[in-house]
Amino acid sequence: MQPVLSIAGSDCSGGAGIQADLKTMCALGVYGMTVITAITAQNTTGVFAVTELTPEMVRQQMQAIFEDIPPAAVKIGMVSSAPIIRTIRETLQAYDAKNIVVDPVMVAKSGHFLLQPEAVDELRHLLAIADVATPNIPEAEALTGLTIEDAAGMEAAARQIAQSGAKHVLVKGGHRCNDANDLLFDGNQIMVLPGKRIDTKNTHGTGCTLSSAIASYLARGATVAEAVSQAKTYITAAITHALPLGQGAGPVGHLIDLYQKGKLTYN
Ligand SMILES: Nc1ncnc2c1ncn2[C@@H]1O[C@H](COP(=O)(O)OP(=O)(O)O)[C@@H](O)[C@H]1O
Ligand SMILES: Cc1ncc(COP(=O)(O)O)c(N)n1
Repeated sequence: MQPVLSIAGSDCSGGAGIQADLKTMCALGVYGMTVITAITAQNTTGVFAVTELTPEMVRQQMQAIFEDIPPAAVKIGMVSSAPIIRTIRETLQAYDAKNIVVDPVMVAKSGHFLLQPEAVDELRHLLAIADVATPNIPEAEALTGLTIEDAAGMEAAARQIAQSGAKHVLVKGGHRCNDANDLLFDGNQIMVLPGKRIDTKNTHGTGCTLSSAIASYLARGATVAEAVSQAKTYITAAITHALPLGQGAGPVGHLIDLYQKGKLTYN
């Protein structure tokens, strides 16, 4: 079983962050490990408090993992401050980490800022070592200064983010209202991952689930194009089976039983 690491924040309500990542990894048959960057008090209606861990504690968690069980892929999610982001980048580089997926989480679905505004520059440096970067439309706009209104805007942003060094850029279309097409740029070509918009308010954790699915498929040996396309299939099924839990945006479903019963396959 391939080990996969999630470096992210804890969502106590279980829909996003570390908790979504572990559920995804479990469903996709890889061995999940975690480095917690921050603890949030949140639920389906909002984020109420955030306490960061120290950069030193983040470094020590990473060291404990890389010295013992080097991950086949690493996914990075919420990393709220510049010193923590710098520590993560330096430690990933020191251990020559493979298959790095960076989800540049900035704002929760509920509107709460999860990234300090002064940390955006440091996040750009982290994106430079990513094998795959997965910004949503507002994040791609914040990273590039562009306004994205259509597929051409998504492509322009993907090209600009790739210039900073990310080998592949997936601009996610979940924030567009007509479809849910995502766009992958590999530094050379554009690939569209078609998606039909599913009419649901229960989309808490979509980005976390997608990026950890990409990392899981990479760890299982897929190419980036294969991993992104398999992860798109997974997130679409997870949104289709989203759970009407809580009073706000409920969490996506994780389909573990369907995989175990063989009703869904891993690729
Ligand atoms: N209502 C929806 N119907 C179908 N796919 C969706 C929907 N909302 C999001 N997605 C898909 O979920 C994935 C995560 O996208 P998005 O929600 O934009 O990310 P984030 O959680 O970072 O904001 C993408 O593949 C996107 O196309
Ligand atoms: C700890 C943590 N990480 C990431 C998200 C973003 O997820 P979403 O965009 O679905 O709110 C979140 N709400 N909490």
